[in-house]
Amino acid sequence: MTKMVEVRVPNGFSIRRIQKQDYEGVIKTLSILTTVGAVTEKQFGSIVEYWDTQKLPKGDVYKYNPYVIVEDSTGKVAATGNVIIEQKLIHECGLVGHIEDIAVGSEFQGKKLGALLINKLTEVGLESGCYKIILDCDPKNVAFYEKCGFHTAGVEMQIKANL
Ligand SMILES: CC(=O)SCCNC(=O)CCNC(=O)[C@H](O)C(C)(C)COP(=O)(O)OP(=O)(O)OC[C@H]1O[C@@H](n2cnc3c(N)ncnc32)[C@H](O)[C@@H]1OP(=O)(O)O
Repeated sequence: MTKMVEVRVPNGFSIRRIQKQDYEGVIKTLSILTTVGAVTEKQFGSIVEYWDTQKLPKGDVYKYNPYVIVEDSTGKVAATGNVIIEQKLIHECGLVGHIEDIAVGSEFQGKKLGALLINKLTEVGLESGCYKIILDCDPKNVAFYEKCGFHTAGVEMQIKANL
């Protein structure tokens, strides 16, 4: 049974899919999470277009679900994240949602926007038909995700390319 935490959009903020116009705000916000590198506005626009055209074989389901929370008065991107829906063979061609690249701008942290974003991405995944939603995170963020209704299951393992 999924225990999602109800979080309302606070007054003065909106949540929606990423658009090409979000270039600067998304890049700035993501750089809180990790190195973004030299991504041009053109590259960003092409990737947003790609995300908006990828649908799963069954039904009208987006594979990529990139979202932003925007401060209405300034148009600033306050938070960003994505839920990517994987088409599997197991579980009768089931779907799994992967929450990725979550970042809340430093000036917007502590206002429940992170929880709102996770709640929205989880809802998008479940409404798309996913039988589970998963994510990897740093141990220091476990308590945050627990407050969003997630629980620890398994261990992340990786091999990194020598780039
Ligand atoms: C799958 C991934 O992408 S993992 C990567 C996550 N991103 C990052 O680490 C980037 C830098 N950090 C951030 O962007 C933000 O600090 C986030 C996403 C971790 C949290 O976002 P915020 O908007 O600041 O958190 P929010 O205000 O929604 O907090 C909700 C609750 O979690 C708690 N919380 C938030 N962060 C943490 C934390 N690191 N540890 C413990 N509790 C936390 C809050 O105190 C709050 O608790 P309450 O409901 O009892 O008051």
